[in-house]
Amino acid sequence: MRRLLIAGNWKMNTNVGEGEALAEALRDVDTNSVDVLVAPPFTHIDRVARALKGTEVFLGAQNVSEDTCGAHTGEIAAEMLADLSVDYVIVGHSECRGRGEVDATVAKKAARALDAGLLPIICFGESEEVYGSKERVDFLKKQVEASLAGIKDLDKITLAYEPIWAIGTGKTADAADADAVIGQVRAALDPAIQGKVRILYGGSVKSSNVAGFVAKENIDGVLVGGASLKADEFKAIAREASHA
Ligand SMILES: O=C[C@H](O)COP(=O)(O)O
Repeated sequence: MRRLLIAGNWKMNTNVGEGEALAEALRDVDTNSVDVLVAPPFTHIDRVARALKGTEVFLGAQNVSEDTCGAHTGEIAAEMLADLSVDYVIVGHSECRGRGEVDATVAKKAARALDAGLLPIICFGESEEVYGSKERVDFLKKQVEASLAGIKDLDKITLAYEPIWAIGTGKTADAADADAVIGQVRAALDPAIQGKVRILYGGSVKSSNVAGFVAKENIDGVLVGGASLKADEFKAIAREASHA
């Protein structure tokens, strides 16, 4: 049985003080039966780590360089994140892919993260146009396959299915449909890791709909954007998930 992961992606929101206050307010989030993760902006990571010290809440970053330390202006290396006690790193988010990140870069970033001892969360998902087409499942399988190319420790990967049209729109995927498509993606993974890899759902998740997703056989948690910025709502998501 895969343990649920409830991940909050703060995206480019909050100033440092607000992020620290949000982390403080999450100290009593229920981590008994689910894993909980917050991914603040890079600039907040150290302060958020201090605010969460002594809790079981995992710390994440929202991106990482495909390179190791060196002359790469503006980039953040996986080793730097590990030095800040970061546990997970999100890669291949559609908001990064939308700025030109391709599958091969996503795979390199995930490999760098693993080399530094971080656990990558690799996002995949389709546009509304692809969603409505016959190519949907093939598109998703190919995207995942290419985003995992060359990665050795596949059992340490988490995947996150985020239909682009459901992100920040209030339009969630149908839970049964998300479960079915995630099941098909799972079935296409290396049989040695199929049963181990966690696959999350992301896209307009809130406390009132999370249970419907995590109750499904193939959905091992959620990647939450907007609703992770309100401590009470994020704690309610973790609570609802743990009772689902
Ligand atoms: O990383 C999180 C996802 O993009 C979902 O964002 P959202 O919950 O605001 O729709």
